[in-house]
Amino acid sequence: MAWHTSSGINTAFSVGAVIVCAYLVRNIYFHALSNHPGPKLWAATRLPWCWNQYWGNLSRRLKELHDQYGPAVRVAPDEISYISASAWKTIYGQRPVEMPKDPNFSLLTPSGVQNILTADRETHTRQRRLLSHAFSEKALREQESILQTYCTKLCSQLEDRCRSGPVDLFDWFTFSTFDLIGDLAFGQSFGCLDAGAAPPFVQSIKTGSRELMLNQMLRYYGLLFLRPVMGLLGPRNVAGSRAANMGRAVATVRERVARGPTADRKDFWHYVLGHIADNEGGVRDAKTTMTEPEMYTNAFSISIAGSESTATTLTGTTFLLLRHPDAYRRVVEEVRSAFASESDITSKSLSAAGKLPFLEAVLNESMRLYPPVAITLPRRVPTGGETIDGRFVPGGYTVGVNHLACYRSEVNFAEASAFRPERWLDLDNPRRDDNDKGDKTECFKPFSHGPRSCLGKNLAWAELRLILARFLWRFDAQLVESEANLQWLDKQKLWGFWDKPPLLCRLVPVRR
Ligand code: HEM
Repeated sequence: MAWHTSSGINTAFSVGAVIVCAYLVRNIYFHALSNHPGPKLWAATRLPWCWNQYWGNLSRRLKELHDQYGPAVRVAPDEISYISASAWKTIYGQRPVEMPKDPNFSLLTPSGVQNILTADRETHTRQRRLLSHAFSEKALREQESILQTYCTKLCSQLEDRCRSGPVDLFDWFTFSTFDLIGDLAFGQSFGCLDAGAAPPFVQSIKTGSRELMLNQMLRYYGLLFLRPVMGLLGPRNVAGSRAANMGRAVATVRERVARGPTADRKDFWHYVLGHIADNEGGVRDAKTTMTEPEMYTNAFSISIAGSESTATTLTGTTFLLLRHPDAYRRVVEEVRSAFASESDITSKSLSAAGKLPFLEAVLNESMRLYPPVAITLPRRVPTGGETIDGRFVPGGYTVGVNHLACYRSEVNFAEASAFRPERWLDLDNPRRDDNDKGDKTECFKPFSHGPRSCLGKNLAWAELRLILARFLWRFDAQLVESEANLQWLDKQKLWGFWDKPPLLCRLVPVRR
């Protein structure tokens, strides 16, 4: 009897092993994507992809694979990764039939209501059209006083705190960008700068992005039902804290929406609600308006999209400048000689053409080496398939450009791993090296590309220029030379967002 049972188990194992082997061999050699280069193990199964994703190494590993296999690499049985300018256009550009976002890569909102980041094409077009009023040039000009308020608070806090020792600039840039976005998206700041600490909402963003990564892996294997026990795999109680945060966000936005357009405080909802009221005389037409639940979920997602990335860029830029004293001296000189007083530093004066070319170049070069969104934003090839980078990909497969791999590729940028802001200067600038003239700057899309690209790009640029310029004008900065600080960028893991340790700096206010 025992003999029969064990032989039955053996047979089942053997049959299982044959089926698995046949499946792996089929994936490698007889699959619709088999004509794309890449490592055989990654073509056979998504496990290597998941392994690297789980450990926060995926984008760095994809960069190595692109170095080895070229601009298009098969990185899973059903996924191709790209790094070329033409792939950016084909995958993300305006097209008759959209390449939709890969549904495996989508954070479920607790209410199930679609927001601008997750919406289908029709809902997205409607929501984006309405929200774009809040991001117009006019709106940006009118939001200047809100931007300046938080810059001033940041500088005063740093001035106070730097007297008692080094300050963690990652924390302080995070407090500033969250307070600013809280004011614009919720109608009230999070109070981080006043308290010198982040509330649970801000802290939960980090765990939220890890949850997105874990969900993505579970979805690929049809295991999303394991979500409730995800605490075993990663951060605990994420879903609960997100629901609580969403609850707080809903209450705050509901209060804000009830006030309607507010001429004295021109936050995002002033423009959206004003536009609805102007165009419909108070009558809500489902095709042109936004429901209140959509407003709640959009306030929530815009506050995430619009704060972390800006804080990451500011911290990464400061780190890179302090590690490259020549560039630091040069940008400081540019900023300090361009303005007679700190109050002359405004979004308008900073964006004047040719006013601060090196500051602009430094920000671009920092986002190239350390992209705030450094992952792949995956899309699905529509029915009928598409030719990408000269090779046909049938419908239903996943494709995308990986930001980090694209920007750090020697195929796209000369001396790609070096910090060389000069490469972004005008072609005829003598400081620009001949090597840089071959850089494929059209590959550089930190705000993505096409109809789903960043809606807050102009606001982001205004924030980056203003905060960095006022910071450089006000303080002399120096990195604390600890091992952790010096390796700040190299050791970071990437789970949706970079997992950033503190960046400790000594600041000395400039005497004038
Ligand atoms: C350095 C700063 C920023 C970077 C690098 C950045 C990057 C991006 C990227 C790559 C996307 C595309 C996401 C996707 O396809 O899933 C995106 C979308 C978006 N971003 Fe930003 N972003 C930044 C700042 C901001 C700010 C300040 C705001 C607003 C306050 C904002 C609002 C949005 C919105 C609303 C979307 C969704 C657009 C749509 O789907 O139509 N972003 N951003």
